[in-house]
Amino acid sequence: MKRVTDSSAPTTPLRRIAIAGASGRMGHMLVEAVREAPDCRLAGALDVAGSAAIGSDAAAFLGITSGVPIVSDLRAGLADAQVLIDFTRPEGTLAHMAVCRELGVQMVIGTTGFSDAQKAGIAEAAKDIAIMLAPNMSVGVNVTLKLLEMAAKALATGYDIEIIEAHHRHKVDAPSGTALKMGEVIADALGRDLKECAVYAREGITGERDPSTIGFSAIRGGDIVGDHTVLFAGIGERIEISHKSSSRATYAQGSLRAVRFLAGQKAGLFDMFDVLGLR
Ligand SMILES: NC(=O)C1=CN([C@@H]2O[C@H](COP(=O)(O)OP(=O)(O)OC[C@H]3O[C@@H](n4cnc5c(N)ncnc54)[C@H](OP(=O)(O)O)[C@@H]3O)[C@@H](O)[C@H]2O)C=CC1
Ligand SMILES: O=C(O)C1=N[C@H](C(=O)O)C[C@H](O)C1
Repeated sequence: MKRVTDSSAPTTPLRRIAIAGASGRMGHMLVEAVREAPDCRLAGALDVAGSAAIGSDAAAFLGITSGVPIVSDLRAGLADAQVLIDFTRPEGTLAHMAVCRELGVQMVIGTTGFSDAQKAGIAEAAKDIAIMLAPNMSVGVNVTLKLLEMAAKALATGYDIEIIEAHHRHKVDAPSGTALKMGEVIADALGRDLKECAVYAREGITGERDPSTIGFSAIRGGDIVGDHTVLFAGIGERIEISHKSSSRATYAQGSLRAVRFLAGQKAGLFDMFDVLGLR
């Protein structure tokens, strides 16, 4: 299979990276991407206690030996790492973050589904360590967010806004973190509060559509990597802005760009707009 690599990757300095959720879908993509990047070294691999992967080599799924075992002891897994890339679950990420904060290990967080209180906890930890948090690491999605900002301002009246996302059958959170971020970007551009205008479900006699709302629809099925469409529906026309991921490699490459960006940071909370210079 052809690999997606970032040709802008510098050859120095070497970044020592630990991966949380190392046996998960994103964990596998990240182990492979780190091993293929000349400026990165796999320095640790974590998974949840009780996982069948504990004790096995992090690259065993590739049919090779990396010399890095998957462990559940956070201190052991982080001992040699400068940065942890974490695509797990909110409760796991927060437990990892407490130890990263203690050890001065930076974090790239791709996990989605955080509550507002959990996000506030991440912002607090970022006073001590550098953290990059984004619900989607792909360049294309982040450019799409910029396009949405512009479209929302230009289509502020007369267009009903609906966000439709589709993901694989294993996804546990809905709407996706990306769909929620799209909603936030659009609501901000329109001077609305997403908490007040989001509609997450419709059933029965719903009444006519309130034009101030932003609707969300989530589809789950098969192996869909991640599709997002924002529909601006007016009278006599519809505009659709879509992004479709066909491989998780794009998220892994975005994560490595974030790792390189963090190399120059002492502390602070960043997102992919900072990494990609889109702010
Ligand atoms: N920001 C982005 O660009 C992207 C974000 N994501 C997000 O990343 C997350 C992971 O996605 P994906 O890789 O598909 O999921 P998987 O379920 O395939 O992988 C999750 C991994 O985390 C482990 N894990 C589960 N619970 C915990 C816990 N409490 N503590 C520590 N580790 C835990 C799992 O172990 P076990 O299998 O043993 O339970 C598994 O190894 C999701 O939140 C998803 O939305 C996904 C793709 C892109
Ligand atoms: O769980 C996934 O797979 C994905 N999750 C992220 C999200 O919730 O937005 C990013 C991407 O869509 C894939």
